[in-house]
Amino acid sequence: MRGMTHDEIRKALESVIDPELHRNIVELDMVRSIEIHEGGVVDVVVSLTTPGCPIRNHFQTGVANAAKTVEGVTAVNVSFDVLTDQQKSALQQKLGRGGGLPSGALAEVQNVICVGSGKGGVGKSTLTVNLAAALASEGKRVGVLDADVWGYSIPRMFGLGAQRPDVSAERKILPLEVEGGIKVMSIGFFLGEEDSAVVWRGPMLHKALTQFLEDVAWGALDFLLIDLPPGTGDVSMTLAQLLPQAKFVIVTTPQPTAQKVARRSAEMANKVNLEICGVVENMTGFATPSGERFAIFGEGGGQALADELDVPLLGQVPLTMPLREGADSGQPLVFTNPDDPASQGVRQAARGLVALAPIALPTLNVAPPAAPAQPVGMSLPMA
Ligand SMILES: Nc1ncnc2c1ncn2[C@@H]1O[C@H](COP(=O)(O)OP(=O)(O)OP(=O)(O)O)[C@@H](O)[C@H]1O
Repeated sequence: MRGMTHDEIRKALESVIDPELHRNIVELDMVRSIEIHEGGVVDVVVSLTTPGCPIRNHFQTGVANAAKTVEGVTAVNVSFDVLTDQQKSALQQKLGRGGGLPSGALAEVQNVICVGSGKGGVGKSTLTVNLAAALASEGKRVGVLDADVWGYSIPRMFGLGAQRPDVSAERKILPLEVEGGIKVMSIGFFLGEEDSAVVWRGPMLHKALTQFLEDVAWGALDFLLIDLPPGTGDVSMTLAQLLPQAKFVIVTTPQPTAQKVARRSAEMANKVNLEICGVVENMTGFATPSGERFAIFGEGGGQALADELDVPLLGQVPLTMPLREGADSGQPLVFTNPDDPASQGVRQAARGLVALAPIALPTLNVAPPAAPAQPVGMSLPMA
């Protein structure tokens, strides 16, 4: 078999056009790397302009097809990262005034972290809220999107009652803000009663999630945490499509059976190409106020899952009464008592996330072009 060259592949990739910027990805310096392996397998890394770039599928197919036109290429693996601030400024310059990088609502969101679990009730929402509080306490700008459309509890856990988000002059939905400047958005804000039963059909779910990502004025955030519904369903698939750069954190409890269930959500994350960045073990024994611990759910499940997935165990959070009370009263424990054993576990996990944050944290300084206001056209179900 004849050996192809990097230049040939690069040349072939000139046929892949960025539909938003109307230029090819080679010209735009979006081809980060090309690696050629034995047997004609080629790995291409494409740099996207934003972590929330909605056109990843376009590039995935386009790059694979273009590279395959080169003689000798047998298979193409396409993966993605995000342009650095510097590269983005260079690109902005290249495009000239008004050239316009995408100004989507997530254009200034640095890290998107989905928090998932194999089954309900393992404390995913409680941890999401407290992780947000811990990150905010570290000086990070944080947003929380409650994508648990069937069992949303984030508004209650942040003490947000019947408020409804306002809409800005630019027709963007303004997230509600809580302590630490945390921006919060939940389907619950639009449904009234917490237990309103909504039958979510595929297209409606897709539309609602897209709106949460595109029509909400998230602004500049270091972290957007997304509370997923338990299990492996439509929401995760849709989000994976919309957010190719999102990372996945899996919450599990310590017993071996829970680990088996949690593994399923890891498999789902793999299937949709979301990178799993760590495991958090919740309910790691019961901690008494005096610090005594009882391993009521067994031990070791979090570590075993992390080992199996080859990712770090970011933190272990014990069962404590104050954590549950804080969730019920709408005051995240990490804010009210950062030294509680549960808060300490969450804070450790948050520090792990900061250490793993794939993207440098200073604010992107890309001046958004004066885009025409997009009508919000609320398709979210109203109470
Ligand atoms: N470490 C903990 N210590 C004490 N209580 C906890 C702990 N983790 C969670 N809880 C409590 O367990 C209950 C379930 O937690 P939570 O609602 O966060 O789970 P979940 O996984 O998000 O569930 P679902 O996916 O069904 O919404 C809540 O009452 C919460 O306060």
